[in-house]
Formats: sequence, structure tokens, C-alpha cells
Amino acid sequence: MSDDLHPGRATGVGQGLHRSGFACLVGRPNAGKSTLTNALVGQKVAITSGRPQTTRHTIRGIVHRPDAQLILVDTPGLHRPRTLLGERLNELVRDTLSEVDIIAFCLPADQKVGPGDRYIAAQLAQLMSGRRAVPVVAVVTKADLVERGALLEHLLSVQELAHAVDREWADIVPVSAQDGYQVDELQDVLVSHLPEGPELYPGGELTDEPEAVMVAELVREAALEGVRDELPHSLAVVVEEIVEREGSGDPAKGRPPLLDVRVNLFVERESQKAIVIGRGGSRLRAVGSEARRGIEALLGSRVYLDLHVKVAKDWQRDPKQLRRLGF
Ligand SMILES: Nc1nc2c(ncn2[C@@H]2O[C@H](COP(=O)(O)OP(=O)(O)OP(=O)(O)O)[C@@H](O)[C@H]2O)c(=O)[nH]1
Repeated sequence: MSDDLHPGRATGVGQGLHRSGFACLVGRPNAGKSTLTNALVGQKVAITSGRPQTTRHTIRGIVHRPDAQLILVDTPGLHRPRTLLGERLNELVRDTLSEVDIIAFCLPADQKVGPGDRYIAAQLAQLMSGRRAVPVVAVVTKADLVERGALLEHLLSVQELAHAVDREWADIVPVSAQDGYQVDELQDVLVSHLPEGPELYPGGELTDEPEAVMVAELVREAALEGVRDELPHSLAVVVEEIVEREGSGDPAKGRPPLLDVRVNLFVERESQKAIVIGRGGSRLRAVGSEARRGIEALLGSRVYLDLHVKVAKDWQRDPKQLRRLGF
């Protein structure tokens, strides 16, 4: 492939620079996103569980290398909305996409650029400009299925797709997840668009403690009850610790120990904090007892639940913050 398709590549390899961040693969159904994710991640990933990390970001894999950590997150497929639900879903997709550092738009080499691709390109065009513009790399997948001439033609029509929405792809990379053609190249290209930063998942591992995840989910549900419209996606729940209070249980008498469960709720604004806490703390107390019942049932133990509400400004926009918040 001619190198002018890969302008401005700089992975920082050998420069002692470490990059980290989030990437998202989009594309119409069957474009080869899952297969490519697996090929990119290869054997280098260690995910202890396939459980979604949150309802909004499912981590599909981590590319863990000495010079970079690339976290691949999933979104529901971008598609043309036919229903209101579809529109809402697409809003959610756009929210997620606006938080990543780089988007890879997958277009299969064996299929002509079609209306579905044009729809996605138009959606991406919005994200590619504005306050926090996200670069988009066009990835021509399944390159093994077509001859070189046809591939070149396809690359041109993919480039044209960007021009039609008045944008440029940050790169165009043909790959084959099947035979490994250019998969490492693509990895380098994606990494080159990440900001400088430390490992977000030390050792490339997702520590997945199912109990903590479920406890967080129970608190989140209780906290959103009745105020979902006011706190759409602005609430993040982090379980700080679950510890047994010393000397609290008595196995001889069949008395279970008391667990101290400390949980932080993060919102974006003071006004949201006020909503969560309620007048004189009344709402937070109700949230606490509701969640505590669920947690006691879940853990089979008595629970002392300690909830703290904190303001973390614009946490949704900042991937590093998201990581800190357990996303
Ligand atoms: N020949 C060839 N086939 C591929 C390649 N990548 C994916 N496929 C095939 O294309 C089909 C779709 O691949 P997926 O990875 O499931 O596509 P997807 O985009 O994740 O699909 P959705 O989950 O529907 O969005 C599967 O049958 C794959 O085996 C490739 O590089 N070469």
C-alpha cells in the first residue's frame, strides 16, 4: 500500500513515550468488526470475564504493548433509525463515540460502499469536527476477498465517502483479519492517534470483581429511581471497598459478619448532587436503604452501606476519569 495513505504516523516506538486511550470499531452489520477486534487484540489480552463493564461501555479487548495501551470499546451498532428508540440508541452511540480517542470505521472490501455506510459517514462527520473532534480511521476489512485492483478502487471510493461529507479520514488502512494482512499496521495507526498517557489497565488486565460490579449496579439503580430524566447518563457509581467489620460475626451462633460497604456516587454538577441527596438528605437515605436490602440479599450478609455523593466535572468526556470511575 502506498505510504501516502498513512500520513503523520508516529507511534513513539523507541522514544520512551507511552500512549493510552480508547478506540471504537464501528461499521454496518457483518463488516468484520468482531473478527478484527480479536485479531487486533490477539493473544496479548487478558480479560477475566466477558461481563460488560457498564451498561454503556463494554470493553472488548485491550491491546497491551510496551509503548501503548489501546482499549477497544464496543457500542451498539450505528444504524439508520426507524423508530424513536432507534434515535435514542443512536444518541447513546454518539455519546459513547464522542468519548473515545479514535474511531475505526470498518468497510468490507468485498461490498460496494452503500447507503448504510453513507449514513454512518454522515454521523461520524459530526464527531470529526467541533469541540472535541475525534479522528476516524477508515479500515477496509476482508482485503483477502478481493484482487489488488479491486481493492485499490475500493480504497478510492472509501476516500470519496469522506469527501462527500466534507471530511478527511485520519488514515485509510486495508486489512484482513483472516490472514493477518496489515493487522499490526492498523494497530500502529490506531496507537498513533492516542494521547500520551500511562497504562490504564496495569498489566493489560481487566480486574473484574463481579460482586463489586453488582453492588455498584444496585446502588446506581436505586439512585436513578424516579430521577432518570434528570440524571440521564451523569451518574457513575464506584465501590471503594467491601470489608468485614472486625469481630462482627459469630460463626458459632450462625451470625453472619457485618460488611462495611463504602460507595462513591459521582455526578457532574452541584445541581445533580442536590437531586441525589434530596432535602435534608432524605432521598439519599431512601436510596441507601433500598440499595442495602439488595446488597444484603446479594452478599448474604448484614451490610452497613456508606454512600458519598461527589461532583466530578465532565467525567463523561474524559477517558482517564472514566477509568478512575471504573468504566
Ligand atoms: N474472508 C474474510 N472474512 C472475514 C474477515 N473478517 C471477518 N470475516 C467474516 O465476515 C463475517 C462477519 O464478521 P464479524 O466480525 O462477525 O462482523 P461484525 O461487523 O462484528 O458483525 P456484526 O456483529 O453483525 O456487527 C464473518 O463470517 C467473518 O468470518 C476477513 O478478514 N476475511
